[in-house]
Amino acid sequence: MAGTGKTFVAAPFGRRLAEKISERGALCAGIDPHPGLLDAWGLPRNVSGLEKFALSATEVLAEETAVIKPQSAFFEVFGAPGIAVLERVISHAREAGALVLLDVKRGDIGSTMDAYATAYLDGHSPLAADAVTVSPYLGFGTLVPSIELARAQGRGVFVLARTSNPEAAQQQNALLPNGKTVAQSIVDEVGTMNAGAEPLGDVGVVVGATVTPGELDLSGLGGPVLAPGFGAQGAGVRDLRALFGDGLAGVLPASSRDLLRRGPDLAALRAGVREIQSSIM
Ligand SMILES: O=C(O)c1cc(=O)[nH]c(=O)n1[C@@H]1O[C@H](COP(=O)(O)O)[C@@H](O)[C@H]1O
Repeated sequence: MAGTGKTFVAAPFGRRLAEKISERGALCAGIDPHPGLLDAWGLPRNVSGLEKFALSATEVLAEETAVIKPQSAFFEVFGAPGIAVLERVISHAREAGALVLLDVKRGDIGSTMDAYATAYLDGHSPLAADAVTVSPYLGFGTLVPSIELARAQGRGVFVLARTSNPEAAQQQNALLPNGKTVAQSIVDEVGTMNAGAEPLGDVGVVVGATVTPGELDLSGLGGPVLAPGFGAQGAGVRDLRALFGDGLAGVLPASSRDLLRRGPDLAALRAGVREIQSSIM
């Protein structure tokens, strides 16, 4: 049961992530069992199709990449049996040596956030991942207890700052009274949480690969950046370099559909992930 018994304390998430990136490269492989991808893989749009798709993709991608990012919604669609598949994806990926970043984008009042943190970041939960995505729009302070729980267990969180979708700019680039954009203020709050952490802090931000270069100053972040939008949403390697610089240190370009469309042949999927991985080196 979640929240009981002894807690295993792993090395800090930021350190584990930095080591995994240097071993396997920076690509984050999204596991998004879209209905269209189930069709393309010749699988039924039901829980057995989900299971075959998600576990086969995990088998290959969790051996090749530093980070696997299952998108919870595509599993939730199938109710409890879908969540059971998600639990298996998480445990298989971790056994294969990948870190699991569960994409759930949670954000709520503090007391409810505690329950989300227990569900996704407490080692006793069957859904515990190495890190989760969280939303700061109920106030950055609501996330602090989850960050503390994550850290106490060697886990991390990625806070949405400037997302990849075209609708995001209106809210996220809005100016605050202090002259910063909302997105920049999130980056700066995260930077404060990471102060002094080496080589990488445990708190990351989400900044879409589709974002216009120069919008954000990431120099004080001290933590990782999840960069979705690479591939299917139109951003390429050049965009990544223009946005994050040549070294791309701590940046995890994330691809789901563009990667997964290379299946169902698992050898082709493996070749595809290696090709993308080498393109971002
Ligand atoms: O947090 C995320 O992962 C995320 C943030 C963001 O700004 N944009 C974004 O696309 N995502 C997720 O990243 C994945 C992108 O999928 P593809 O466009 O197929 O590569 C989806 O699971 C999205 O929910």
